Amino acid sequence: MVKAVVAGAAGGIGQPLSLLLKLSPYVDELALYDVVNSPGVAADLSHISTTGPVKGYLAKDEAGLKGALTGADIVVIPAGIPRKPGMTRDDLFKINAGIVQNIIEGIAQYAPKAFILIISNPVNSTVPIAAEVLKKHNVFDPKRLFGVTTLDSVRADTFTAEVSSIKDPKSVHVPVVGGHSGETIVPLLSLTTPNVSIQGETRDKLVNRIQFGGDEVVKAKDGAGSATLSMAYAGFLFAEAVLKGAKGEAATAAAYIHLDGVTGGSEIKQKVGVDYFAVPVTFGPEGAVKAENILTKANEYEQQLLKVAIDGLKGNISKGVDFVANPPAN
Ligand SMILES: NC(=O)c1ccc[n+]([C@@H]2O[C@H](COP(=O)([O-])OP(=O)(O)OC[C@H]3O[C@@H](n4cnc5c(N)ncnc54)[C@H](O)[C@@H]3O)[C@@H](O)[C@H]2O)c1
Ligand SMILES: O=C(O)C[C@H](O)C(=O)O
Repeated sequence: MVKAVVAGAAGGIGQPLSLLLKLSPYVDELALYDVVNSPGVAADLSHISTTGPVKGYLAKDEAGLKGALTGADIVVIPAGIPRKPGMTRDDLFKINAGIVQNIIEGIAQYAPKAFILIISNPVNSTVPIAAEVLKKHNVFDPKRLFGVTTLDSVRADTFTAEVSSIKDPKSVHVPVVGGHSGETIVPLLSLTTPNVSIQGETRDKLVNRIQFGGDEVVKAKDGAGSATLSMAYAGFLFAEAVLKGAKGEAATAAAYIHLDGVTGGSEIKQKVGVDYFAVPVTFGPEGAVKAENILTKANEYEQQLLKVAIDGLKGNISKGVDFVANPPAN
């Protein structure tokens, strides 16, 4: 029996993501947690004729976070505020850092063995925050904590198919590594399957579109938030990959992970010099069983992109670590 929790379930991502999880054969029970409207979303989804109960929990209620998390096998976290035009993901840190910290405190207490999937931005910093909180409670397992970067992979596949006039974007796979914001997102177009040849200005424009795809949606939504539906799809793909691995089925996806403690991670860390990096991960019953070092296969152009990404990530990671070590005065 797999119990999945969505924290931030009443939001723009939370609702469609909860719907997709309700439809998944890999989920037997769904708990929806939010500060508002989660019982309403749960009541709505509970009428769908797929197996498994759905229950809503509000932060202010007695059962609250504890009720939602107890017995959880996987917790997906899209709680927090989204960007408006003109904002960077880092501008969300002030509010979202505390939200993620609070939910992770709950996971450390009530579901320390759960797989944790963090969607809340800035992912480059919220994942280190989560790790530091879990470390404080002596329950940190790098194999079970993931920053969800799947939307970057989904965009890379879609935009690359478009540029290459390939009809079915699902038949294209572009490895995307690094982090989840602007230049920390590094698509390795030279390692695309099937092989594509995209050069010069077309390549530069494609890389830029993948790196700043989020801005495209923020701009188009014009103040009404950022990507929600494509993110729900991407988050669902990632959650199913983790759950397939947990069942012993073959599953891989890119994820932003702490490189220590995952097989292959230390080799990657030696190259990038930072603790966290998104790389292709193979999942198994314990979570991330292997991190694939594809960075050495990147071409010269991509090695330059990697350098820029690493520089950006350093500050994002230390900002998250510092937040937990030296909490801001209220
Ligand atoms: N990783 C990615 O690729 C990716 C993609 C898109 C969006 N995001 C991020 O996901 C987050 C959510 O985006 P959204 O569009 O769904 O926002 P939203 O405002 O529509 O939904 C957020 C939900 O979180 C809830 N929430 C706020 N504080 C909470 C708390 N303390 N506990 C539980 N729930 C709480 C809100 O009530 C709301 O229902 C944002 O930070 C956004 O930047 C990440
Ligand atoms: O762009 C954003 O702020 C949301 C998300 O990180 C995205 O990539 O769409």
